[in-house]
Amino acid sequence: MPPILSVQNLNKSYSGRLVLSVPAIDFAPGIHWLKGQNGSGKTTLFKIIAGLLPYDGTVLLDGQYDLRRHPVAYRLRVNYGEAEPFYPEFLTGWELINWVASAKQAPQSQISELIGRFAVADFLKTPVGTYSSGMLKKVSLIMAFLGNPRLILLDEPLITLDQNATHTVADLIQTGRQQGVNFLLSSHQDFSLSGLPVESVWQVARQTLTSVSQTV
Ligand SMILES: Nc1ncnc2c1ncn2[C@@H]1O[C@H](COP(=O)(O)OP(=O)(O)OP(=O)(O)O)[C@@H](O)[C@H]1O
Repeated sequence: MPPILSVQNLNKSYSGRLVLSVPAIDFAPGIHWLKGQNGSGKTTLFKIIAGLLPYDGTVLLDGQYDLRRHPVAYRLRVNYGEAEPFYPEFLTGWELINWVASAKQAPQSQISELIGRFAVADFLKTPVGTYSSGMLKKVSLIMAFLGNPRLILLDEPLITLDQNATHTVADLIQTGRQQGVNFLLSSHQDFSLSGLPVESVWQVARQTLTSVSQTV
């Protein structure tokens, strides 16, 4: 099966210090779990794949959308949920969600469904500066599922979430996978215990990414 994402000759430095070097990696369709110690480079890798950080190398989606050469088509198909989301405090959750929905060409019905699934309607009209970390995380996860993505990157998707929201995330990942969406997940928690059909596990360490196992 052709890879959903190919990363080649990827190098990333901050202020001249190399933090990531990935010669060539193909992610098969499916759910992939990235592990790694604090500071190993998981978030940096996610931000590069999400199109949020400059990098050297090639990032190719579905064998045809090159992040550098097709920036709009690529970004329409790749969504990202940050580990610790941070937004301008004066915006409301409602404004944020609608802005991302418009960029991702998401229908109103999808917005309503996700707002219902995460039970956030009561606070969406207030500025995000008043939100708790779990409330912020729910809004960020709603935005990560909007549109019709081929690949969703979720950095620590379960931190700060209550039990209902944790189940909602697992369910959305499972349903998304059944509909052909692919996932890269980073978590310090053990995803193999979550019941999600994890295709492969990867380790981010010593400035690179290596496969730990195929099909856990
Ligand atoms: N904006 C930045 N400027 C300079 N160095 C950075 C920057 N962002 C990250 N780094 C460094 O890059 C390395 C990788 O950081 P990154 O945030 O990608 O790690 P991580 O695996 O996501 O860590 P954690 O599990 O703690 O979230 C660390 O050494 C970090 O100090």
